[in-house]
Amino acid sequence: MKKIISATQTREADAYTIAHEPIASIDLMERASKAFVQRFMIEVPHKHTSIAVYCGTGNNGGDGLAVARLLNAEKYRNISVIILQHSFKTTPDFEENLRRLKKTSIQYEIIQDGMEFPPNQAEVIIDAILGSGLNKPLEGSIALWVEQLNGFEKNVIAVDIPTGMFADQLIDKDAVILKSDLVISFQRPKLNFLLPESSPFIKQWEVVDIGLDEHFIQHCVSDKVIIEEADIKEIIRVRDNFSYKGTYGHTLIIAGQPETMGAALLCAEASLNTGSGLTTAFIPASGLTALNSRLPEVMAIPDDHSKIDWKNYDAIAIGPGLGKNLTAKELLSLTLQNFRGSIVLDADALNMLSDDQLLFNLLPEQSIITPHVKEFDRLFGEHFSWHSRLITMQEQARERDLIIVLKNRYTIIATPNGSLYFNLTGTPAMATGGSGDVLTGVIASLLAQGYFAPQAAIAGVYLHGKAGCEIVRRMGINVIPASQLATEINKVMYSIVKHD
Ligand SMILES: NC(=O)C1=CN([C@@H]2O[C@H](COP(=O)(O)OP(=O)(O)OC[C@H]3O[C@@H](n4cnc5c(N)ncnc54)[C@H](O)[C@@H]3O)[C@@H](O)[C@H]2O)[C@@H](O)CC1
Ligand SMILES: [K+]
Repeated sequence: MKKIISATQTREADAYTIAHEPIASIDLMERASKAFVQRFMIEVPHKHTSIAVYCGTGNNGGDGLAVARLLNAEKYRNISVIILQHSFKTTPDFEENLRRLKKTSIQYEIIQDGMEFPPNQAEVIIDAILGSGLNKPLEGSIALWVEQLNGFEKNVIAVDIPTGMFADQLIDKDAVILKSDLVISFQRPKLNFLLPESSPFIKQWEVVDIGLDEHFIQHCVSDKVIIEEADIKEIIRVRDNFSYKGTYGHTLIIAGQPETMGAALLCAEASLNTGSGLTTAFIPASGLTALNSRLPEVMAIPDDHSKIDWKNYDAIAIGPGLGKNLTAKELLSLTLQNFRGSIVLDADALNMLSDDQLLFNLLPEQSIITPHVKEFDRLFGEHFSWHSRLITMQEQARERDLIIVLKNRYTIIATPNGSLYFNLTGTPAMATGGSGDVLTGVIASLLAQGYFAPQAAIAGVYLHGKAGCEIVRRMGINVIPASQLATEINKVMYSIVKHD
């Protein structure tokens, strides 16, 4: 897991690295600028491209000056530098990089408050005006300049963070932020990159390593981490040589109505493909033919819930396509009262919980709920920002002893110990009906196999997203029909577990 750290902690990590590596501050800036340039050259390979580097007068601006010089050394021949002097404060590393720039052939101009902001013909703009030092929303001349730059509609590549965007504080609704096509960020993604509020301002972001002290960063106090593939390798076990179906548990899927049988099929198919020893689907009788023909491996209990022997199952997934009628409500209520194993609740099961607090209070400890944002707000009340959702997730996961999986481009998992896990796998191609039903089946199957609930949620979300990425990479498709996911997750699991 990689810790997500705040802007303040990043400054501390900078200072620690400078003191303990040790490395001079100016050399660390040079290293950061080199890392930026390496990635930039992949993005903008043509050396005759016209590039305008807009610099502030702090260390982000210092990076910009160093980047201009380094690109010049790489034979980019069409570089101009514009220094936006919104304040007369400069940092020593900015000053040193200005001295170094003056020794090159690069032209630069200084724009001060009240001066006209000249249009720019450059094809690419490098945004090095403000970085993680932002301490208040943009206003006055700097806000005007940024608005004018946004009006140019150029290809913008930001150094570390777009000018005007806080790294980890709430992005105000009318914040002025320089829109970027790519952000090349240092060492760690900023928290806001992972929340939808940053989306109007960032098309793509990438992180480059600038050699900050990783040991220091990993020891920072932070309740937010990024899931890595290595973590999943640690979680997922190889299937044992002498195992049989009984080794891997029995999942019961309670899902589907006659008109939403697809949800039940997708969920059951995911359970089957991610290793549950047995999978049974409780479905309407009208869905039997579909189930038997599409998933012959899956058993069924049609219609009659008195035939469910609750002690037969290790995990239950309930909700996909279930509806909210009286029968559905009775099924949910029976499950919560009778079942003693692990439960994943999704879709209509969540909507029923939102309508009935008493039912919600029946959720057993370590249950997993997998809401998307609307379901989340129905469950826990309307929220006006993702930062406030993060706080609610932490509180509710703690108080109710639940695992909350808030689905989004970067799905967030809250566990009862107060941690928030951010998952970076996945693709917008998965934002389509049925994708969530698959995730529910994956998590239930992992629970049935005996994985602890937080591990099942973390691994399930990662594998599900990774499968989507693999499909897009291999097939180059824009949208992934959810029915393609289950077998891909199966392959991803195989590639991730250690095979001797
Ligand atoms: N040694 C280091 O600390 C390193 C820093 N690096 C760069 O340094 C950046 C951070 O630099 P700084 O801390 O100097 O800060 P910035 O360059 O982001 O900002 C400069 C100054 O602008 C002022 N400011 C903040 N908000 C403002 C606003 N709304 N309107 C007008 N002025 C405002 C503040 O006084 C701030 O210190 C990082 O984003 C990164 O690009 C990298 O070079 C890596 C090493
Ligand atoms: K910037």
